[in-house]
Amino acid sequence: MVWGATPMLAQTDASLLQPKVQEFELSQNEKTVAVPSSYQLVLTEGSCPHAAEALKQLLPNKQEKTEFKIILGKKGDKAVKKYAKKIPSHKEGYYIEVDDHCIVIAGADARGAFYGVQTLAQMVRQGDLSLCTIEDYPDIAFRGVVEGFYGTPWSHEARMRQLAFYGRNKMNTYIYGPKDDPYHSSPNWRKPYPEKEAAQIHALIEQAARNEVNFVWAIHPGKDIKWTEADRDALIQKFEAMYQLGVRSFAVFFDDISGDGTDPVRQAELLNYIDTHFIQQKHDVTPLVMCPTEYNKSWSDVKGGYLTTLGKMLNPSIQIMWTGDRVIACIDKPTLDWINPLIQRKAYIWWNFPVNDYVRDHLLLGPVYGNAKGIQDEMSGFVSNPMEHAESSKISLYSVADYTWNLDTYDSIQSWKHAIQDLLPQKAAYLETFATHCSDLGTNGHGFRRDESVPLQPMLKVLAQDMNASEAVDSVLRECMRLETACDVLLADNENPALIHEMRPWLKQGKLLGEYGQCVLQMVKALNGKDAAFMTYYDRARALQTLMYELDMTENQNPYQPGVKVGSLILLPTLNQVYTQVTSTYNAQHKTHLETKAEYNPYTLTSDVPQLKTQVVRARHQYVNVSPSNEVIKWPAGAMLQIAVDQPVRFEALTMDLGTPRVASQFTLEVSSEGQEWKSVSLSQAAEKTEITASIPTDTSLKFIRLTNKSGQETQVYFKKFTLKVQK
Ligand SMILES: CC1=[NH+][C@H]2[C@@H](O1)O[C@H](CO)[C@@H](O)[C@@H]2O
Repeated sequence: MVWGATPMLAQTDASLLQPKVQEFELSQNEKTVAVPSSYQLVLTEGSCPHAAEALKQLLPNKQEKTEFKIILGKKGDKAVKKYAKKIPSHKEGYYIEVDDHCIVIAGADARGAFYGVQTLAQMVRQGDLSLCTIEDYPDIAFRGVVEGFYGTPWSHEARMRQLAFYGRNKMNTYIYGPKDDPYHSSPNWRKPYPEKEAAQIHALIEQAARNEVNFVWAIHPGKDIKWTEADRDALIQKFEAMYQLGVRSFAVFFDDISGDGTDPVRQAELLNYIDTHFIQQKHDVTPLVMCPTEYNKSWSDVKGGYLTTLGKMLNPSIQIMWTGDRVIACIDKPTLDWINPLIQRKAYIWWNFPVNDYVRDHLLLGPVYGNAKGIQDEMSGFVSNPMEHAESSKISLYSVADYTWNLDTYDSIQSWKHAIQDLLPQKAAYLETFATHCSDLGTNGHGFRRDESVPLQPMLKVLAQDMNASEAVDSVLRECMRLETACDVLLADNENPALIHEMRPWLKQGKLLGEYGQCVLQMVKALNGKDAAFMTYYDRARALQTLMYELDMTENQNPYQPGVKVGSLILLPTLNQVYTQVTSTYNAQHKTHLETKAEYNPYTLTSDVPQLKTQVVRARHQYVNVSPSNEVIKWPAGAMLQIAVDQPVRFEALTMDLGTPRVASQFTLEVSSEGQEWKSVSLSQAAEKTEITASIPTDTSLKFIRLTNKSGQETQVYFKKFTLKVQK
C-alpha cells in the first residue's frame, strides 16, 4: 500500500483521523513519541484475532525483550484490566492511550479493538505519535454498503477490495444483494450457488471476517414466491446452505415487485417464521433485515396498511429498511419522525447514493451531503447503495463511513477531499479537479440532483451574462486547461488501474470538454482579431463537438441511459451558450452563416404519469429512446406519455416493454402531425410476451406520438423499454 504523498507530520493531527474520532486529548502538550521499531506485545491470546493480525501487519517486528509495550485487548481481558473504566460502553467502541513507553488499544469488544488498530494505523502513517488519549465509538450500529443496484454486479476481486476498504474505514456491514444475480433473485433464489460462486462467497466471508465486516446475504424472492410451505422451506434451505458457507447475517428484500409477493401479512408471517425457526435457532447470527415493498414515503399508502401491518406483526428484532421520502432522497429528522412510528422501530436506512443505475451515463464523484446531523438515535442502520463502478464509488463510501461513525462533526467537503486523497494519494489534486465536474446526475426520473463545478459557478454565471467579461473568460479558460490536464494525467496513471479503467470513458469526455472550453473562449478572445485565428478555433470547436457526440454515442452503450456525460449541469451548457453567442456575433459582423447550434435534442417528453414525467428522451442514430425505469410504475387512469419532435419526422415503428403480459389492451397509441387531429395506431402483444409493438403508417410525417392508459383505472406496469424507429 503506497501511503499518501502527504509529508510526515511532527505530531498527530486528529482532524485527519477518519472517521472523525469522538474524543481526542493531548496528554502532555506537544510531547510525542516515535513509532516503535520494536515492542513487546501484551495481549490475551485469541481474544482479538483480527485486531492482532492488523497490528502485526502495521508494526510487524515485535520482540519480547524491549522496553516499549503495546497492550491490545477487549473489555474483560486481563491485559487491559487496568483501563477497563476508560473503554467506551458503546458496542465497537475503543480506548487508545499513547505515552512514552506504551500504547494501549482497548476495545469494548473485539471489533472495537480492531477499529482501534485502524486508528493507530492512521496515526502511524502521519508520523510521530502525540502523547494522547482517544475515546471513540460509532454513532450508528450498522454502517456500510448494500450492493443492491441494477446492472453488472461487482466482480469478486472488486468485492475483496471493498471489504478491506470497509475494515479500514470502520464500516461493519456489507449486504450482498445485486439485483442481477439470479441466485439472489428470480429465477434461482431457491437453488444453491454453483460450486465456483459458492467458493467465491466463502472467500468473501473470510475476507469480511478479517476486516470485522458482517457479510449479510440477502434474498429477493418476491417476484415469483408462492405463499406455500414448499417455498417457505425452500427459502430456509437456501439460508441454511448459505449458513454452511459461513454466512452469519441475513436479509430478505421485497422491493421492486408487484402481484402476490407484495402482501404484507404474508411477508410478515414468512419473516417471523424465518426469524423464529432459523435466526433465533442459531446463536451466532445477527438480526434479520428486510426491505419492504413500500420502501419510500412517496410510494406509501398509509391507509392501505402495508407499513403498519409490518410494524405491528414483525418480531421486534427484525430490521426494516427505508430509502426516505422518495426512492432517492437524503435523510432528515422529518423523514424518520414519519416512518419510525409506522414501523414501530428505528428505520434501517437504505441510502440510494451513489447508485447510478437510473443515470448510467453519469459518474457520481461529488461530495456526500444533505443528510441531517443529530439523527443518529433515530436510525438502526445506514447503508449506501453504490454504483456498479466499485472503485469510483469509494469516494462516496469513504464519506458515508465518516458520516455514519460521527454525524455531528461530519464536514462534506473536507471528507470528500480526504476520500480522494485516500483513493489516489499521488494524483489526488487531478482527481479532485475531474471529480469537481463529474458529480450531477442530469435530469432523471427521480428528480435527484447534485451540485457540480461549484468553485467555477460564479465565473460561469458571469460568462453566461457577458461573454466578454475578461476575468471570467480567463478563469474559465484556466479551469478548462486544468480539466484537460487532469484527464490526461489520470488516463495515463497506473496507481489504481481498476479506478482508471472504470473512469476511462468519462476521463476521455472530460478531456474533450476541457479542450472544447479552451477553443470556445479563444473564439471570444479572437472575435475582433484576425479572422484566420477565429476560424481555426471555430473549426476545432466544431470538431470537438462532434468528437464529444460520437464518444457519447459509442461508449458505455448500456440499454438504459447509454452514453458518457461530464460537466452536464453547468460547465458544458455554459460553454455551448457562449459558443452560440460568439458564433452568432461573428456571423453578424462578417455576414457569414457559421453553424451556431452546439448540440440539441429535437425530442421532448411530456407525461402526467408521476414516475415518468422527468424521464429523459434522446435520439441515437435512427432510434428515439425514453430512459427506462427500474421501479414499478403506477400509471393513473387516463394518464399519458407523449413524445414531441421539433421538425416533422416519419416514425416507422414503436417497440415497448412494460414488463407485463396482456397489458396492451389497456392502452391506446395515437399519432398527430400538428397536435390537433389524432389517429390511433394498433398495438400488438404476443400471448405471454411482455414486448409490445406497433407499426406506424409513414404516409404522413408526424410531430407527436402519445400512449394513454384508457382502461379506466390505475395500472401497475414496469417501464423497461420505449423505442421509436425513425425512417432514414
Ligand atoms: C430499495 C430500492 N430498491 C431499488 C430502488 O431502491 O432504487 C435503487 C436505485 O435505482 C435500485 O438500485 C434498488 O435496487
